[in-house]
Amino acid sequence: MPYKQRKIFNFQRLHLEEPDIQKYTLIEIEKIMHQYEHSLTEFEDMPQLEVDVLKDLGNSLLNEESRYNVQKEKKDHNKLLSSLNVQQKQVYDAVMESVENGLGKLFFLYGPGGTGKTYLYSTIISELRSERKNFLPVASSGIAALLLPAGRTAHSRFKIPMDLNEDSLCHIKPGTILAELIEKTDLIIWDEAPMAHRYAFEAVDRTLRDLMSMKKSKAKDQPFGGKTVILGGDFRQTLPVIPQGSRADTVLASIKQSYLWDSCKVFSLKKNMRLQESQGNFAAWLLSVGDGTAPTNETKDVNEDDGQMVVVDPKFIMQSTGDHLQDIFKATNAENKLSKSTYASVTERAILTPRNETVDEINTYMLEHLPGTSKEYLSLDSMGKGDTVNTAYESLYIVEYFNSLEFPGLPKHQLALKVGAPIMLIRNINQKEGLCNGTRLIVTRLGKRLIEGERVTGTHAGQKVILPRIILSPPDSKHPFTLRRRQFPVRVCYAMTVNKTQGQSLKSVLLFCLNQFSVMVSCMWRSHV
Ligand SMILES: Nc1ncnc2c1ncn2[C@@H]1O[C@H](COP(=O)(O)OP(=O)(O)OP(=O)(O)O)[C@@H](O)[C@H]1O
Repeated sequence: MPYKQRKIFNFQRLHLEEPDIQKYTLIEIEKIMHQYEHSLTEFEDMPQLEVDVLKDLGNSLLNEESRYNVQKEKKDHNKLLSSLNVQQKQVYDAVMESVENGLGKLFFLYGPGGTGKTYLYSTIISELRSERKNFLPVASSGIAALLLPAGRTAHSRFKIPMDLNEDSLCHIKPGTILAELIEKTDLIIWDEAPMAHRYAFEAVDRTLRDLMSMKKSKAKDQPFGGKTVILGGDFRQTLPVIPQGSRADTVLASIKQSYLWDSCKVFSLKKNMRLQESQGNFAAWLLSVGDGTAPTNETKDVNEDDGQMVVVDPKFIMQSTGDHLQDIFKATNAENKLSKSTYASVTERAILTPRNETVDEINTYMLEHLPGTSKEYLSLDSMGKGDTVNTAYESLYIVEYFNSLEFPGLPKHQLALKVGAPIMLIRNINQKEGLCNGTRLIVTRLGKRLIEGERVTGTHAGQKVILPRIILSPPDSKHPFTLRRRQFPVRVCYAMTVNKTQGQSLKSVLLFCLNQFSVMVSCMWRSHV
């Protein structure tokens, strides 16, 4: 620390006393914590910085949100605005009217993939930036947040609790930097809204009403405390995941079932701006599947709850020979493409399947056929220290039992990797650096304690990152203890579940449905899945 300060002050004979060193060190820790939207003040046992110093540092968080070139933003905005289609312009006008007059309206922007939602958000954001207005762009998933300028996940931005119920509040204390940032915000954009549980929106709504009503009492009766909010997405895409939930549970968890929905002004974008004319028929058919209007087979055996069998154009179907792994291998031309996972082969293609077990089966097969030696990493599993059951139960469970446990979103005990294999992060590690749940990489080096990968998705594509093992626990466990697994937060991603691809742009998709249809559907279409 003394060395760093001497360099900063350019004064070699600078002498720092013990309390100064401690203060500078705390400032550095606070700066690092700001990057992850945390603060030393959250840890009562830690020495604290003086209030004035904290305030100055806090302002840097606000400044960070407004560090852009106003002239450039204005120029970009004018260009984008002039190219908006009629439907996009309608939404733009309504949102800007609400922002400029402080009307605090709540909008829902309903549009299938490719209809220009992100384009519209960018137009609005460039206008707000050029006017030095504040906005908070968030998305329900990390990967969708990466597509928004300065986007964050809604959970991290609003500190939404993981364990939500109908009375939940976000962990935002009045007077903190985050509370101040929210107070100054003119617009909140929440993309991929249909993916989030309605309790998440309601928790943010209640928290914002509380925060804003401290200065303006009428905010208590306004949705989101009187902030203009755009929720966007497509209800045909992934809905909130309710573990072991029924179809009714999923529907009940949707934002449409929230008291907030009554205050929503819904806009629809219909024109697909991504597709070329030739792909229009396929897009129209896909939308009709989502709408439930696609032609179906009348099958007597089908259970009412399972819906109907949609007729798929034979040109998209490949009949399975029975050996589905080999069929997939051949269909993806893996023999030629596996030898070296290139940007294109990883970023533009994916094998999608509904179940995690099938994903593992396909990934293992593909990895076995990738030239090179496989390296196996075993996790270190233990029981959480804070468990009330602790020592008495510890002797009941053998470590092999912990190793055998598998949870969604948790890496496996046995993780086999090869250089050249595509992997996907399964935890949000550093949103600002584009390292979030769903970021894809190609393994470039396999060390003893670290692995190195090259990012292939997002704005940081091409950059290498070194990943350590981290301790992970399943968010919700049915066991009387919390499993702590120390493992690399990654999984191989030749194949992935349909849910995992939400928000990813893919050019070529092979959809594998085992048992349900015994066929594979392959399609070539650039879209968000
Ligand atoms: N008005 C427009 N003029 C020109 N290009 C546009 C316009 N609107 C959208 N686009 C282009 O169309 C493509 C799809 O737009 P965008 O990504 O905004 O759609 P989206 O609705 O966000 O899709 P998804 O839900 O799949 O993310 C992009 O390449 C975008 O640049």
